[in-house]
Amino acid sequence: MNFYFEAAKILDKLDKRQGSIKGILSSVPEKDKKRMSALVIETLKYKPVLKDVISNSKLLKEEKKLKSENLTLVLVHDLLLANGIQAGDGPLKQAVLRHRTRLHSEFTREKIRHGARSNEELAQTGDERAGRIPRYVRVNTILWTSSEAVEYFKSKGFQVSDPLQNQYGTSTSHMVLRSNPDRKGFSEDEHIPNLLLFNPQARFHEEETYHSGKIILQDKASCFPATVLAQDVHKLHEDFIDATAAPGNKTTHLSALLGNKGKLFAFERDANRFATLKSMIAKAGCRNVEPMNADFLTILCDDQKYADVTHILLDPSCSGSGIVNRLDHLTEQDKEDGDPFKQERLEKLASFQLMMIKHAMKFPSVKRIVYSTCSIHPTENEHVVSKALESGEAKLNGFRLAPRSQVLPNWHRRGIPEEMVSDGAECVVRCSPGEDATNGFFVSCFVRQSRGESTELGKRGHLSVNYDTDEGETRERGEGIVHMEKSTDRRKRNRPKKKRKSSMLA
Ligand SMILES: C[S@@+](CC[C@H](N)C(=O)[O-])C[C@H]1O[C@@H](n2cnc3c(N)ncnc32)[C@H](O)[C@@H]1O
Repeated sequence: MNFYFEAAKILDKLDKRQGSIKGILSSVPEKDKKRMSALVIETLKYKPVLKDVISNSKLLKEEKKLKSENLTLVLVHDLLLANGIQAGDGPLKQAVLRHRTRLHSEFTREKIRHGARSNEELAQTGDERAGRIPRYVRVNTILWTSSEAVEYFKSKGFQVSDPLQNQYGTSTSHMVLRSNPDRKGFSEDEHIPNLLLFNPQARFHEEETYHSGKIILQDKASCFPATVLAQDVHKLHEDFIDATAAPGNKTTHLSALLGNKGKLFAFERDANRFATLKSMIAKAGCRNVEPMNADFLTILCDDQKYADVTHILLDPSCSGSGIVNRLDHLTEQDKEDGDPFKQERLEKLASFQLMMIKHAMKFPSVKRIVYSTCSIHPTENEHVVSKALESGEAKLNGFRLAPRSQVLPNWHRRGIPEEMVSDGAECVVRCSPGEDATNGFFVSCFVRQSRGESTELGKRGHLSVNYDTDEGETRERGEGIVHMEKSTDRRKRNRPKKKRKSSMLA
């Protein structure tokens, strides 16, 4: 019975928000971890149903010995959904078993009520959102081309068709996805080049192309930041920074967008995650990335090494509240927006995120900074961006928001206007979990303004600060990819020229 007591204690901690599921389970002794994780996660998945079953069977009312709701939940879980309660014949087990018939019939009633044929379908009723997100596969163009990838998947029996539709092309509902017998449809993404969409049930972890780094399993929204940052990719005389790089999805994407050329410094402060980053970079064949196990905030912006850094990707730690498949959606934690505990945590994250943006703005040659999160909370998104725009660093260095025309202009969902200063919401992008077939995500892009430049926002008298950059100007005027080297950047004029290694320009 001890095992069940321990499982109940973990559920108690989660109820009291004393940690995340992953965090709490990580402290379980190794020998019990697998079984304990399965019991806790499965109990959480079925919790709404199990609670109804327990309440309708009046188990807790009739058995006064069962004082803990969470203990009852894990015991009833194993009775109904596993191989029975794995414990000696103590009084608590007996208390549950006395109601075994009633519990089983209430459970069957719940299945009928939810229209579920199997237990798995019953568990998924609370998690339908995840089923509507395709399995995204980014073709790593460092190692092969998209056309080669498409031909390869065709040779593996996949057909170009809507991966979310069944063979009759009727519906994209969760039930239909699961009833689609072959799940072999795939297509190319309409917004992100070199991104393929497969059925959510498609599995690639055993695939040779996955192990060799030719494909990278990356959510569509997570491909937005590098796409926005590297839109002027032809400018090879410039260096890039990925300030918060591990595990390396966006680093490897950026590296590929740069054609595996130029220089991309990738910082990661956590040693374990840094090891993952290094192995991902190696697997993906990135030769233009210099990974560094360092805290970005400690990097001196006037270090000559970074004198040519013009672009910075900032995808810092966030609440992760947009991630549909993560375990925490199994708890109540995300649902309580008014919770002061949660708000305090968000505020802490937001001030760290703001600090990162302000630090990035201090690099003398930086012209473009993309800030992204996989959070749905305005506190970490629109509020952080608004504060960054109003900061001394933005004003001193002339940063404003890049106009919509430079930030995925064809993406429909923009920022929340009420949460943002002025009319900047149009300039940022949001993805809504469940509605956009992606995880929840936010992307913004700051650009340094040219002297005298009149921006889309500036023309209307907002967010405009007169400073130097050549970039926004050329793009806004529709001069496409032509790079105009200007001599008006004061910092560039004053600082000594750095010697470049020819290999980095190759
Ligand atoms: C959201 S994850 C980045 C995910 C990554 N961009 C990707 O797409 O694979 C944030 C990462 O930033 C790291 N990090 C947080 N603060 C940092 C800092 N000050 N300097 C460097 N890395 C930091 C965290 O350890 C974490 O690995």
